[in-house]
Amino acid sequence: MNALVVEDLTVSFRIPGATVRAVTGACFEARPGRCLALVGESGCGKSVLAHALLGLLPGNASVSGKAWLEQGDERVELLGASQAVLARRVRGRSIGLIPQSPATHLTPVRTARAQLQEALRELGTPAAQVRERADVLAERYGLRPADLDRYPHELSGGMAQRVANAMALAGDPWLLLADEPTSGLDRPLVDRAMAALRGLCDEGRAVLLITHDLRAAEQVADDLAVMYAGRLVETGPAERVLNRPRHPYTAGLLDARPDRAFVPVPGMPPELTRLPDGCAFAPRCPAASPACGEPPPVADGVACHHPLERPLEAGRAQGQ
Ligand SMILES: Nc1ncnc2c1ncn2[C@@H]1O[C@H](COP(=O)(O)OP(=O)(O)OP(=O)(O)O)[C@@H](O)[C@H]1O
Ligand code: NI
Repeated sequence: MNALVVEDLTVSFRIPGATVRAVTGACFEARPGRCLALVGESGCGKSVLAHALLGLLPGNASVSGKAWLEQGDERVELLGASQAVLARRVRGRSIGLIPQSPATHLTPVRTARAQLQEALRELGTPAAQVRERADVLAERYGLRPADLDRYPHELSGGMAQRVANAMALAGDPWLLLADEPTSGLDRPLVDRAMAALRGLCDEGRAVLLITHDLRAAEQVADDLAVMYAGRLVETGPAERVLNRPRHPYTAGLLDARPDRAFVPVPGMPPELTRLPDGCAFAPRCPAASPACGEPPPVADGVACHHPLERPLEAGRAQGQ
């Protein structure tokens, strides 16, 4: 069976006078038929993680770790792969990327059709079939073929999203990275986009959904990975993580939800240029102790010196 297995993915950027530690030691897996939601606040490293897998980081980035793409008998290590291999075998073919803010990602001076058809030609679609294939993809992803003849500024947010979906899926990738596919959409469109993503999973694709919208994640995710200051602080089955969070940051994120306590986590995330050696959440953590000055141990997907045991049951008992 196909799989993406990521081990200890670490990314930093050199900037004048400092190093931005955008991703630290990320470990996770993506498998066909499952949706993994990567959640975390703005700037915590979600998009950088996705771009690292596809070799899309700028020249000031250093990447370490391993990311094994396993498909049939083939095994490609993405972080060490050449741009030629990534372009020929990975991007668009094995892994599709729905980029953050698709409207700005599309070239403004060319129609959606011109851009989708170019993607199809790059994937090796015979010239005589390109136009028809673009129309089929448009209809499949909820657009009329005539919509493709619009320029990006003539597309609504929802339509630009569908064009981005069609482009990401043109090469029939088994793994889809969807980076904030719901930003700027109102609730009904979010619900539709999540239902569409779930459909792609149920067809047997693997989906990595990047979002800060916990409600959207809850709608589709089988598994959840919570990121804080570049580190995956908690990963596990979505149902368990959402109902019985074990990392104090996850518990704080859930309490911040409007449909729950609506109490934000006090304080601010740290600068990624000045991360402590120990737990980066400690200064904001109600459970912090002197032990948190050391790097957090990881057990059962939770990176914490003092994981919560059964916080929800305790909360419910108090409320009764
Ligand atoms: N080329 C770069 N050079 C230096 N720092 C960068 C570069 N690209 C990204 N960063 C930094 O890496 C960190 C992580 O950025 P990233 O875009 O992954 O955040 P994110 O979690 O996707 O946030 P958002 O939800 O706002 O999209 C940020 O602090 C960002 O400023
Ligand atoms: Ni992002």
